[in-house]
Amino acid sequence: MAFPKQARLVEMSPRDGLQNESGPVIATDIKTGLIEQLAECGLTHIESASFVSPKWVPQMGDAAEVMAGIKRKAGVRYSVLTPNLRGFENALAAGVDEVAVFAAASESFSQKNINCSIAESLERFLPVMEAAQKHNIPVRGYVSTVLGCPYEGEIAPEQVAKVAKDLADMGCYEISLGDTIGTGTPLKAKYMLEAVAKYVPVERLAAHFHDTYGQALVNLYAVLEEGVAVFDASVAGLGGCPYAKGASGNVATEDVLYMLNGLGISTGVDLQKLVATGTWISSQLNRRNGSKVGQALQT
Ligand SMILES: CC(C)(COP(=O)([O-])OP(=O)([O-])OC[C@H]1O[C@@H](n2cnc3c(N)ncnc32)[C@H](O)[C@@H]1OP(=O)([O-])[O-])[C@@H](O)C(=O)NCCC(=O)NCCSC(=O)C[C@@](C)(O)CC(=O)[O-]
Repeated sequence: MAFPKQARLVEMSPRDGLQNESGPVIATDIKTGLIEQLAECGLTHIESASFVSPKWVPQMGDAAEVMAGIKRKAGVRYSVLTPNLRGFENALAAGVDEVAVFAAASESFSQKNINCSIAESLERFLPVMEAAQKHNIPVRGYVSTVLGCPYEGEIAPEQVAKVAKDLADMGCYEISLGDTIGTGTPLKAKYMLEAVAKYVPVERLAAHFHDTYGQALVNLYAVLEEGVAVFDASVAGLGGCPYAKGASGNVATEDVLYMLNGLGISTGVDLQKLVATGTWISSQLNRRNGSKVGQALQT
């Protein structure tokens, strides 16, 4: 199988990475410092914050201040999560480059995460899509629980494909497939991907794998073999999901980059700078660095 020559990394740490941090709300300048360092590493897509209810996710309550505080780098897309029109309007006012709507393949997870059914969530996204189109803001779509749900267990690949297709049909330019609790294994990942790719071209799919069971990198390799070339990852493996008990962070960006470098797939991201960023944020948060590569190359 011929691998792609290039892949795109979508950096999750400022949003998915920090949203679940326990303890006091992280200072805004640490968040903006992280985003600025990530941009200096060569990352061009940085999910920077969430315009969700601060009652639901207190760590993201300063999204507007974060967006206002970043010294923006040309060529970098700073995106945010928006669960509804109100979130979109706040994001637009903050000058974001891109937004993301997020649905789930599991009814129970949808209820726990955004307090509505899958069908209601899709309806709620329609006005977001309309407003985004009017303002020329690209919209990314997430499907959570694609390889397992903390409440329902196994999720049928056809169910994932259905939600992914709905999001693509409503205008999301890319669908990111989330193994929210990291229970997937490579063959499951491959079959899920094949089911989705029947409806959404693989060029429009991204892998968003969490590393709770240490499977994220090998699952990522399995979908890379299927033609996926966009990978969500979080420096130092930061993160988790507030509505998925026990979920650990996204696969570490350093680990993904090391693997892609080894495969001769270019990303434009500087590994040493990324390792330094992972070391810095881990020390700011007083947290163990969750990247194996980050630990090995730390100076
Ligand atoms: C969707 C809602 C708002 C529904 O929440 P709700 O309680 O059903 O809706 P509501 O309309 O009744 O609003 C509740 C309160 O939030 C306010 N509100 C309402 N909307 C907004 C907004 N946009 N910004 C700020 N405030 C907002 C609203 O005004 C109200 O305030 P109150 O009247 O009680 O003072 C809520 O459930 C929510 O915010 N959920 C967010 C959950 C979340 O962020 N989860 C983590 C991200 S998803 C994820 O991590 C998975 C992913 C993407 O990474 C992929 C993967 O790994 O699987």
